[in-house]
Amino acid sequence: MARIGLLGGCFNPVHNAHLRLALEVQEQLGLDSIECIPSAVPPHKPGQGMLDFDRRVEFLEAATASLPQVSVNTLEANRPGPSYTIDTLCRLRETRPDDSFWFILGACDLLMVPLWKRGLEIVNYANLAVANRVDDTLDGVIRFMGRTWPEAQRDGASTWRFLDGHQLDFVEIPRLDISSSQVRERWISQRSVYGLVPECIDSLLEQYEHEVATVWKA
Ligand SMILES: Nc1ncnc2c1ncn2[C@@H]1O[C@H](COP(=O)(O)OP(=O)(O)OP(=O)(O)O)[C@@H](O)[C@H]1O
Ligand SMILES: O=C(O)c1ccc[n+]([C@@H]2O[C@H](COP(=O)([O-])O)[C@@H](O)[C@H]2O)c1
Repeated sequence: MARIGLLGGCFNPVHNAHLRLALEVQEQLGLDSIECIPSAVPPHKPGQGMLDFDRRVEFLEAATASLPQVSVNTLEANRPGPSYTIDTLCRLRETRPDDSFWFILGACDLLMVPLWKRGLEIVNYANLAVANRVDDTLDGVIRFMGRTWPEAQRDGASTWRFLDGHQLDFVEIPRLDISSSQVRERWISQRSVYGLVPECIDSLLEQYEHEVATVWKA
C-alpha cells in the first residue's frame, strides 16, 4: 500500500513554491510520492487567462523532471465538465483501493472547501495535508476545524482525526511569497521571473512567448 500526496492546482504556471510544497509534505508526512494533478477545467477560475491544459502539463513535467518522487497525473483531462475534487478523489479511490491519499492544499484554499462541490465530503475519500502560505497560521486552521468539522478530534498539535479514520495534517513549510498570478503579472510586464519559477520554465515561457502573451494578456 502506497502513501500518495495529491497536489491539485491550476499551475498557470507551476512555480517554485509548488515544488517546495510538494517536497515538504512528502518529507514531513513520510509519503512515498507526490502526484501533481493539474485542473483541466478549473471549477472556480475563469477559462480566460488560463494556458491550455496540455501546455500547463508540459510545464509541470519539465519542472518535476529532476524530482523522482514527484510526477504529473492527468486524470482530470478524462472527464467532461468542471474538474471537481470530489470526483477526482472518488475516481482514485475506485481505481486504486490499496493506496492511501493526502490531498494537499494551501491553508487559504482550505477555508474555501465548504464552498466546493460536496466540499465537506472530501475527507471521506482522502486525508488532507494543509500547508501555510505567507499569512496563514496554525491558529487559523484550529478555528476553521472547530467551526467546520467539530467532530474531528485533535491529536497532538497539528493532526485532526475524523471518525472514519481519515486525518488532516497541518504542515509548516517555508513561507514563500510566490503565486502564479505574481509570475504572470511580472512576465506580462516584461520583468524577470528568475527565482520564482524553475529555470526550465523561464526558458519555456520564452519558447512559447507568443502563445503565453496572447493568453495571459487576454
Ligand atoms: N506560495 C505558496 N505556498 C504554499 N502553498 C501554495 C503556494 N502557492 C500555491 N500554493 C498551493 O498550491 C495549490 C495549487 O495552487 P495554484 O496552482 O492555484 O497556484 P497559485 O499560485 O495559488 O495560483 P494563482 O495565483 O493563479 O491563484 C493550492 O493548494 C495553493 O494553495
Ligand atoms: O471541487 C471543487 O468544487 C473545487 C473548487 C475550487 C478548487 N478546487 C481544487 O482545489 C485545488 C486548488 O485550487 P486552485 O484554485 O488553487 O488551483 C485544485 O485541485 C482545484 O481543482 C476544487
